[in-house]
Amino acid sequence: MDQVSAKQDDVVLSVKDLTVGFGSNVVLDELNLDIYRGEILGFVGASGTGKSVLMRTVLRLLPRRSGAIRIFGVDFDKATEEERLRLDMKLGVLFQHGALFSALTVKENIQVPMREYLDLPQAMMDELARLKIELVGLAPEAADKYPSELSGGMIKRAALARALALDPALVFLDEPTSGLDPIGAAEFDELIAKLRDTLGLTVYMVTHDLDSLFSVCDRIAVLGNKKVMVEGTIEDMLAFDDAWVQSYFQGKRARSIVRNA
Ligand SMILES: Nc1ncnc2c1ncn2[C@@H]1O[C@H](COP(=O)(O)OP(=O)(O)OP(=O)(O)O)[C@@H](O)[C@H]1O
Repeated sequence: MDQVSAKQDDVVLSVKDLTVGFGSNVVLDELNLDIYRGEILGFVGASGTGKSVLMRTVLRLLPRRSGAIRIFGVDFDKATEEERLRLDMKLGVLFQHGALFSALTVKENIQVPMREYLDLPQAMMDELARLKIELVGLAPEAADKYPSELSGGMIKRAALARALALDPALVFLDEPTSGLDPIGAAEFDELIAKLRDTLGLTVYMVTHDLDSLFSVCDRIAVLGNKKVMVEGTIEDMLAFDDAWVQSYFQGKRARSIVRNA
């Protein structure tokens, strides 16, 4: 196999010429993005540029005007109902603010996707939930707690456990460390990196957190002017000639992270 096709085989998510808009507000205009197997991609952009819109469009929660989306090589538009179901099961999502169901315990929250997609006996679902709780570093007692009884960091972990309920291969995280203190955020980043290493996950992380970008992301993509304006390593960002990218990656906060690295 030549190098180009080997690289193509490693593309788990491919977005081609994607246009999404609401009325006269075109949010994404012929945007292109590839995500490769096993990487942690950090997705950044100024507030309101369309990071959530892109994620929600890829997850088919929003309609697009044009463009193609392929996940694990399958074009959603051409997929059969069965293929779509199988693809859905390979995707895990952690929405901003955790978005756990408040009336359900942690264990019940984790079992929601299992009930939706699988037909398993309760004892097996309980065992699977126990394993996921352990995987994300929560104490076993967390299983029977309600979201209101958890700290912000525990909510994020519980939401991550739910995102991992079906053993996905590609996980979408929408600002996973927002609202956490720096130590909690660093621990969460470490957890994501560990899960990538041990489970072979591919991670798409929308974030404003410079620490996450510097410490765990293999590659960064910046959304601007309705497109992916630049993608690459931190070094590529530092060298990119754009006022927003410069002030974001070369600003005072970023410089202190580089200094302390
Ligand atoms: N359902 C919707 N209907 C109409 N407009 C929408 C909808 N969802 C998003 N928008 C618009 O799309 C644009 C991009 O919003 P989006 O939430 O994706 O930004 P973002 O980059 O995720 O911002 P932030 O970093 O603040 O979360 C905004 O102008 C927003 O008003």
